[in-house]
Amino acid sequence: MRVKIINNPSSGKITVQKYLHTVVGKLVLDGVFKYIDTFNTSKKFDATNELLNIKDGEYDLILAVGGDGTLNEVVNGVMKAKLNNTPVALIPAGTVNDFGNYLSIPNDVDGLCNMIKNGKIIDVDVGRVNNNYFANVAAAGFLTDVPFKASVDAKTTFGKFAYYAEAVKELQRQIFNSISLEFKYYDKSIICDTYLFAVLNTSSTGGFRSFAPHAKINDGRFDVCIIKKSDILDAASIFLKIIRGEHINDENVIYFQTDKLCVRPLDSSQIHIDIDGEDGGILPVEFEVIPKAMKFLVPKNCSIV
Ligand SMILES: Nc1ncnc2c1ncn2[C@@H]1O[C@H](COP(=O)(O)OP(=O)(O)OP(=O)(O)O)[C@@H](O)[C@H]1O
Repeated sequence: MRVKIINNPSSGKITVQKYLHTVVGKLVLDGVFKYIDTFNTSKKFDATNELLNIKDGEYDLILAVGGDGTLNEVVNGVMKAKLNNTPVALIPAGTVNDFGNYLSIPNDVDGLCNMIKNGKIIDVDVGRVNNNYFANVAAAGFLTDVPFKASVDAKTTFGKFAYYAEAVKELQRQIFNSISLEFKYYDKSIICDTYLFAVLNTSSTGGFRSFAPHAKINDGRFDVCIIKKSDILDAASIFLKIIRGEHINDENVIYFQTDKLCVRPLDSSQIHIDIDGEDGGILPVEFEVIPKAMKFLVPKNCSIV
């Protein structure tokens, strides 16, 4: 197997960086990896730009080592360089790893080696947002900017606690903030004051594994979850229900599936959108699902697909 490794040495878990060479070494000794080309990222967009230099079929596997942000850059590289037939595998080394959690990707040496040797390749949907792509989620509103506000150094040193610290800092500033938005898809239009909304390709975001309990990565649809403005007690109860995936039946939550969506603010507010944990610019945005756009390597026993 010819493998291109894209490694973000700054991503959340330094421990994964320490055992990366063990995983690769085992796969070389077992004769699985015959040719390895490693690229260590040093800044934003490095992973995407590196993939723009390769051709579909030049490698048998692209191995991304990092968090959701690194995977996002790899997905953008795959889509922009049209590497749609080259499977991608992920070693989840980030702070939260929503995508890896959703697909039950292991994070131990034996589990990862086994996945790379005996795993199955599945076709997965990719989300397009304006001219960029995402693997997992795009979101805006209450606390959705925490992942990209926490510094890389804080995440590397404190892991998830860097997010908690940032969330506590932001909570006071954002607590009563809502945004007036229009959501349009096909002939439908929803106008509402919104605490937050998320457009998901998988069920998991922000460490909440059932945020979009009906989402499937290969169903050709996004799951859209809008949390409407409500009084503070109702809002608190919704955030508690999110932990169990029970929020979608709440009267202040709108949940639907679609393959296309436009979201625009109803006033001149500059609303940032978070895409796979990174800053994705400001609204308005157009979303579209690209069904089964790329190939992904998952463990043989992955029950999601
Ligand atoms: N060498 C580097 N030093 C600093 N930042 C980097 C480096 N290489 C890549 N980056 C940037 O680091 C950011 C965060 O990476 P990533 O999302 O993989 O880790 P994480 O934020 O810890 O994980 P998660 O998103 O799962 O919480 C990305 O925006 C990426 O572009």
